Amino acid sequence: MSIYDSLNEMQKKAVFQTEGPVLILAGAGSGKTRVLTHRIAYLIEEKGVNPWNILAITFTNKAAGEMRERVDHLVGFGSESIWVSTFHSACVRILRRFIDRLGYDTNFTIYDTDDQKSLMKEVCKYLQIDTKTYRERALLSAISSAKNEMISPQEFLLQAEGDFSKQKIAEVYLEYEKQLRANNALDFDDLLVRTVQLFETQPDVLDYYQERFRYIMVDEYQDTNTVQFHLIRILSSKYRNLCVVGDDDQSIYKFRGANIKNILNFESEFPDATVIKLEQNYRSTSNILNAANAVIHNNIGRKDKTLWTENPEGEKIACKQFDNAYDEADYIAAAIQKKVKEERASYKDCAVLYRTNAQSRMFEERFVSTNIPYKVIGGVNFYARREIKDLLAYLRTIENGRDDLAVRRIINVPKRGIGLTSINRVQEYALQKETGFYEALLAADLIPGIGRALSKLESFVALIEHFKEEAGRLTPLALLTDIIETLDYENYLEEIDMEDAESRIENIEELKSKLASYEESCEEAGEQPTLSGFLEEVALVADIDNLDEESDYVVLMTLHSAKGLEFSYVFLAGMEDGLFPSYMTITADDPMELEEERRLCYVGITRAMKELTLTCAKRRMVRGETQYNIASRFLKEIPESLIGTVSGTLRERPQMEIARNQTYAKAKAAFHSQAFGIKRPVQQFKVASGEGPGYDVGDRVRHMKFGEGLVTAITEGGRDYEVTVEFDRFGVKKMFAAFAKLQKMDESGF
Ligand SMILES: Nc1ncnc2c1ncn2[C@@H]1O[C@H](COP(=O)(O)OP(=O)(O)OP(=O)(O)O)[C@@H](O)[C@H]1O
Ligand SMILES: [Mg+2]
Repeated sequence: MSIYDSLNEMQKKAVFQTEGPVLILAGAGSGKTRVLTHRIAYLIEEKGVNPWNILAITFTNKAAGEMRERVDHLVGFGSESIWVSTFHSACVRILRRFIDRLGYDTNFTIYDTDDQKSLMKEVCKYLQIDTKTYRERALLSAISSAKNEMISPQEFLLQAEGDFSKQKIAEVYLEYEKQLRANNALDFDDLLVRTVQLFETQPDVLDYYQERFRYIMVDEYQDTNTVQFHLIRILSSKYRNLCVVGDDDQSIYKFRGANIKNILNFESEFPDATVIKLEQNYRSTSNILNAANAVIHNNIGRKDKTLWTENPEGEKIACKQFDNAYDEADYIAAAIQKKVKEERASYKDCAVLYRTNAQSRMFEERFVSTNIPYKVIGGVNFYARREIKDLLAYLRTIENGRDDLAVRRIINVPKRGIGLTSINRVQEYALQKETGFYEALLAADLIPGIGRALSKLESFVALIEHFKEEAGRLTPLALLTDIIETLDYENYLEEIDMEDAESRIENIEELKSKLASYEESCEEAGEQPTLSGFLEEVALVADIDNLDEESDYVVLMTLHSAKGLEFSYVFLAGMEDGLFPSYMTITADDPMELEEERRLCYVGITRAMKELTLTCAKRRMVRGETQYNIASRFLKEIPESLIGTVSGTLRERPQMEIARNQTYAKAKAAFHSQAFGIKRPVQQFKVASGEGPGYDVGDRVRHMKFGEGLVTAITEGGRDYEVTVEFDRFGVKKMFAAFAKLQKMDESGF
């Protein structure tokens, strides 16, 4: 029996159609990723294609690793010379080799979001931009969109004619690019833009890669953006063996520039494309699949397709509403423990998915107290931590002396008594001489007014030069260890922050072990470990790559991170209007925003193989404010017949009161009346008309949690009264009367 016998007819067709453009358009869990792996195996095994000639693009490094493993498993050889990687990693590899053609050094630094923010601060300061009017984040996002659409700063400026604020952005964009280049640095978007630029301007380089990548495959194609599309098109234009797989219903990265047109217009771009649709889902029970189908059916702008499955009906979908987010977390923790105990599931079969990273904290607390091993994917990135950034900045300074941002980060870390005035003097001098910051430091004695700071600057330079010299002899790990010792860095951490020092030192140990495993993997591959090699890995690591399938823990992550993955038991938490879909989406004028959220919901539901539990809370704290939310409109789109109750309820809870089977039009009408009639999502609780909340403005009231306070306002919110109370100990809070259960106090204080 061959490995291809396990595929269905359509999947086989997709695997065997190796030549020419192919579009596989199929719903979740229909085996798209599986088809890609088998296709690679087929190319190598049956078609005699050299693994060297294959490029497979996946969305995360983790997916890339898995794909390589599967090929190894299927074919048994050759997987190491296939390029299976993310767009970004592939571009870095190409640029490390050829970017000097564009006037950069090949040891360029990759700037992450934090670095970009620091750089933007500098740019705004330099251009005297008022960051209250032009927010740094908004500027960066405008620049990123421009880059993703391949609009250069010069073009942007041209387009901005007559539009003052756009002209300002263009000015910032120009300066930002100038400084990136001066620092010999690229941001994430640049990695793609520069690669396309390289191919467009260097025919020999393009030809080299076109010859090399005769077979190109792209997974999760629905989330490619314009520049990625160009990259793929130009690379595949010679041999035209391009196979893309995707699902327009799972396009969830519009905010990052993903262009759904790439998939919808594939056929017009490649008129001879073979289009294959896969409609059988192998992942989920039919109850789960039908729920997913019902929800996504409410989107208008989609290619209609219906997934079916031969899988059993399975358990009904569980929906639970709780009074507050604590109870929700309690319930999920208990439900997971129960599954592990009674059904002999492993922790790693369970995943908790939510809309925003901030929701993870509540689960973490519960999981710690109930001894559930867990791992949060996302949140505060390991590499964004202060101590890690400091040490990496040392490594970056040593590796690329032109990385001004890194140099400035560490010039006074640990404290060397180098003040801001001196740093500004160096900066001014560098600007004036049009050199880098570190270069200016090398000639510090020439800087006007530098005075007594000179000796301190000189000893900093001597230290860096010493490390640079060591970098030539030591392995990266030995170098890092030496830096930490020479700086007495751990002591410094204790000095600045006793409390956190311990966990920070643990993080440093973690960094060391990451370096050690990097060196090990180099050794295995027979390569020389280098500082730039390590820094590159660090720069490209995505949170999801930290997921380790060997270990047994519950995974907590956002719906966005869950794309492409599958788990037996999935808990979708925080299914509330105002959270998911987000308040911003509900109130936005653009119904397309709501459709994007609905696709995200579809992605979430279709991660589940055996059981799906949807939960929501009536009340939760969001950014320090109590929010009162009704159950998500997406819940209401799931037919009642698919929903059951959770067996063995852990605590008695009121059942959710939701209108079933709302059509799109009805949902839309509801959302309009809600979004425009009332300021915030309103709790369904009804107050009998004419009946007041039982107290008046000026009355003193008592709240269970916040204690005593004074009622300062009561407004009628349509379905319930919104009461504003000035609490003696907790300040001003707005709450809904039905939930707040405020008790009026009489004169005597009772
Ligand atoms: N022909 C088949 N026979 C048995 N199992 C299959 C078959 N095709 C796919 N599967 C299984 O179904 C599950 C989903 O497959 P896969 O992850 O490839 O789907 P997908 O279309 O890529 O999903 P997504 O849209 O979520 O990325 C996997 O567990 C896979 O092994
Ligand atoms: Mg997939």
